[in-house]
Amino acid sequence: MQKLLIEGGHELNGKVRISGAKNSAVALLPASILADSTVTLEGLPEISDVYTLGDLLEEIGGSVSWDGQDVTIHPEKMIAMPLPNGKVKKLRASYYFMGAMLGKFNKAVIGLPGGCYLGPRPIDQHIKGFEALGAEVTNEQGAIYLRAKELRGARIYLDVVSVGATINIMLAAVKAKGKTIIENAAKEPEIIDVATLLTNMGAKIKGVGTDVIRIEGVPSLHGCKHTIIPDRIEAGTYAIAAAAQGKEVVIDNVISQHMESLIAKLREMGVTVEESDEQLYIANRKPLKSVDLKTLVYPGFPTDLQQPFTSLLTKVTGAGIITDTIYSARLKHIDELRRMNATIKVEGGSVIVSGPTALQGAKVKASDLRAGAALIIAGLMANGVTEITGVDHIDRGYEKITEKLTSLGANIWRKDMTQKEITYFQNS
Ligand SMILES: CC(=O)N[C@H]1[C@@H](OP(=O)(O)OP(=O)(O)OC[C@H]2O[C@@H](n3ccc(=O)[nH]c3=O)[C@H](O)[C@@H]2O)O[C@H](CO)[C@@H](O)[C@@H]1O
Ligand SMILES: C=C(OP(=O)(O)O)C(=O)O
Repeated sequence: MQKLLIEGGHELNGKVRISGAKNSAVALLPASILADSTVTLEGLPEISDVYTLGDLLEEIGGSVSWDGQDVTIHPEKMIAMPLPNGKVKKLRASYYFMGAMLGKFNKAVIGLPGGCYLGPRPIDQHIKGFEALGAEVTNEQGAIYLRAKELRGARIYLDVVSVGATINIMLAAVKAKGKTIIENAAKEPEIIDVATLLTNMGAKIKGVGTDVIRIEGVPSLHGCKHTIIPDRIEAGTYAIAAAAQGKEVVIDNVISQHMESLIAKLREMGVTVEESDEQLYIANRKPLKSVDLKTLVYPGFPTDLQQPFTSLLTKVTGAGIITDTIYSARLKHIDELRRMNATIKVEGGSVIVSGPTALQGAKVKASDLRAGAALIIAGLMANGVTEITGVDHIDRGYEKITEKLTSLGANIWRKDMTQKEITYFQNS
């Protein structure tokens, strides 16, 4: 087990290249189950969630070969192998094995997923969708059992706008008999990316990117080659880090239209953000002012950037109010930032950050992926050395984060934890 160490105060400068989108990759890999022949996915991020899903594809009989960021999946020998335990619990996106295996085999047994604890993360809308398509769904000892004689298209209204439910229902519906309509669907770019892959595999899908998705079931899907979109959350994390501790940073391989809510917020604070072909240029030349923000479903401000943004607000003058309307309990970074001297109050479901604060290096714990990103950004700004445990969470979603930040001028490194530190970490 490792920890991250950051000596704060070094200015970030230069160019960083963004990897493929985690939240696309983790759906594209299970989507390959639906094909009858080889699927090649190009530009996947080298993160642990991606490799865990590759292992799960092999557990059900797939052959998976990696060539750096590209993966070739042979789904021909896959079977409806139950996955009630084990690696499915290591990440959230294992829930996509439910939709994909149900769509392919008319049955699946998948353990309830893991992933970041952000407060309760129900999957009732996924299940409502599967049931509407004709599946019988039961929860037996923590695993979801799905069985259908035949899947038939249906009209499904999502009570909550959900990324996972929208993708999962698409996966289950692309081969169902007849027409499926998903109303109140989520519109995230990752959903469009998954629909693009499915369409290239022969699926008939209309309306992705709007809140009504129409799917005409097809009897079979074939293999194809697909290149993933860039990770707007990773790009956003580096943009926030650049605003916090950068002078001039170029963020390469981005689709800036996917990042408009963040770009608008950074500009509102006084950060210079210039958009060009596949790049963002971030410069920090004047004092920044505090802003309020509310997370919303896409194209609103992403909940996944709320925690990193909290760290940025500690450095600006005034009070900024952050309200996460998607995950109101996504607050595990707050106590850790307080350890680093931040002045933060939690009041009536909102987080009030008062600045400016000279952050101090401290020993802190990343309890989830974006809490980890928030602590790294705080560590980059802090006086002295910050030690971050819980690095496994960070490695679920950020490719080569120490190398990328080092190339920008940060002083950040990994160190093996001693047995005493591991015991303390596991018990705290
Ligand atoms: C692997 C992946 O893509 N993870 C992302 C995905 O998670 P995930 O797909 O789990 O998030 P959802 O979009 O489903 O959740 C949005 C909201 O709907 C609620 N809800 C969701 C499903 C359901 O059946 N019932 C229900 O009540 C959730 O509790 C939450 O309040 O979208 C989140 C919101 O953008 C991001 O933070 C995660 O990074
Ligand atoms: C919450 C996240 O991931 P997951 O849904 O995979 O836990 C995230 O990417 O910020």
